[in-house]
Amino acid sequence: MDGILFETKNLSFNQIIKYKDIQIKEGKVSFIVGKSGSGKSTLLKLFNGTLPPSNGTIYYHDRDISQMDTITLRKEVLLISQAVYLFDGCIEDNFKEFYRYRDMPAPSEEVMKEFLKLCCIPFSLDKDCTTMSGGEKQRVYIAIYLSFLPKVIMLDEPTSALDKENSNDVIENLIAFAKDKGITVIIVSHDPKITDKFAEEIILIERGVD
Ligand SMILES: Nc1ncnc2c1ncn2[C@@H]1O[C@H](COP(=O)(O)OP(=O)(O)OP(=O)(O)O)[C@@H](O)[C@H]1O
Repeated sequence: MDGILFETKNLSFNQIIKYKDIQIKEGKVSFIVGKSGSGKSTLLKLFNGTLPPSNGTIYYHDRDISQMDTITLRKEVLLISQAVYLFDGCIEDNFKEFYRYRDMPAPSEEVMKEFLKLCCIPFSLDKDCTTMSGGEKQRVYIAIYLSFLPKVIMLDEPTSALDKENSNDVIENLIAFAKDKGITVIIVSHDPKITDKFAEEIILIERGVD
């Protein structure tokens, strides 16, 4: 369907969560909201094939994702989970390591710095990541993922470890960048202020009933 990136039909997971049919519009900023345990994080994992649905179908650009190569899907649809993982070493080491894992040449120092700035990271590339705060690590992680220039970026509670000022700035920069590059953004957020300010679409997930 035109302009629709993801569409779900009769989707359920593990017999626990039954989703109403959902549509995610291409190029838009969609926020996923709902009570704790309603299945928001699970939905993101279903979208990039990290978890398989127990029933129903997910279409990505009209293609049933169960018929797609999962690695290709995950390269296009990046999930930045709540659990931030960084390697021991400095920021530059981390960029290089993440790119090595994907068999991609590391970006130039200039490009790395550009993404650090976008994510409000006030450090040089040789800053050791092991001693950073949770919020700083999260921003470095987002910067690296964003630099992969995916088609879709999904963020699970991106502001959980950030203070208010940082959350706002990082999300604002990230959305401006995504808009410029035509990247679709899907964000799970518990923060009504961030949601009200930045959402173009709001998708409410409710515990389904039989
Ligand atoms: N891999 C899994 N296997 C089985 N059950 C799972 C799995 N992942 C999540 N669940 C269950 O699915 C339900 C929804 O979890 P999920 O993390 O998607 O909720 P959420 O809406 O993101 O919650 P929160 O807002 O608290 O982060 C929970 O009951 C959870 O225990």
